[in-house]
Amino acid sequence: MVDTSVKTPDPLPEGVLLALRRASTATITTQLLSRGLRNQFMQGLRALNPAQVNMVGVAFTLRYIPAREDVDVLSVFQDYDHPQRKAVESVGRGEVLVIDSRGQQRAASLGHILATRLLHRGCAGVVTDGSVRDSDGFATLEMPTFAMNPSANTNLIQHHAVDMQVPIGCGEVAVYPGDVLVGDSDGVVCLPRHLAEEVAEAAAAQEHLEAFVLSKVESGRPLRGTYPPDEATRAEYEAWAAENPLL
Ligand SMILES: O=C([O-])CC(=O)C(=O)O
Ligand SMILES: [Mg+2]
Repeated sequence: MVDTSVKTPDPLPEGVLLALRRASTATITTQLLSRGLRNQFMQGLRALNPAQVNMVGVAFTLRYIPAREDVDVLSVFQDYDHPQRKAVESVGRGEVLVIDSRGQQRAASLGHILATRLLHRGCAGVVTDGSVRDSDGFATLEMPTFAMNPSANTNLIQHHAVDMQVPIGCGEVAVYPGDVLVGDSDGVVCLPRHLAEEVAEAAAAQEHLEAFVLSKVESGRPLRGTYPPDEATRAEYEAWAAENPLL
């Protein structure tokens, strides 16, 4: 059985990080499907800064439940240990803050000031299946952020930050602290931590092969025999790969 208990994860080895930075979410979802996992791509999220879409990092989770008017009042923000603020000041270098907003978009999961603090903490990105406010700030923020639609409302209007570093759902995907989040212009995929190394390696190999296949399709070859490659095309690829090794 897969161990999903929550422990402080080790940092990702540099080689795994490098391979995942080069891998597309499309390739990773295919590699996950070949291992039986078909629900790892988060639904309905988009990158808020088109110049900052490539993201790789380790999940730091924050869980929201529905707000209640007598509990979630503005004065709670006077407490620097409010769970939303505490989470922001706990995220470590190379981690991605993943927020379970239950797919609800009527209030922002966070705003530009908190995101700027995360950037300064070395956070690798922010992912929420909800909204953000201060959209202009996110459009130029130098940290990948993935969310649904904007909402000017502060989180208290719909969300109550309740816990961090617990398993959550985000975009209909289970996220365990320590899982690996990869983002690009298609969106965000959650890679179970125990598969990160082997998927990174397999994704790099798939992309190397696909670069060759694409060059053949660009030169006018039909799909039959080329995509997927038959034995002859594979042999051609092997010869090409000997000259153009995967680095
Ligand atoms: O979402 C919030 O209430 C916080 C906020 O506006 C910000 O971080 O700029
Ligand atoms: Mg703000």
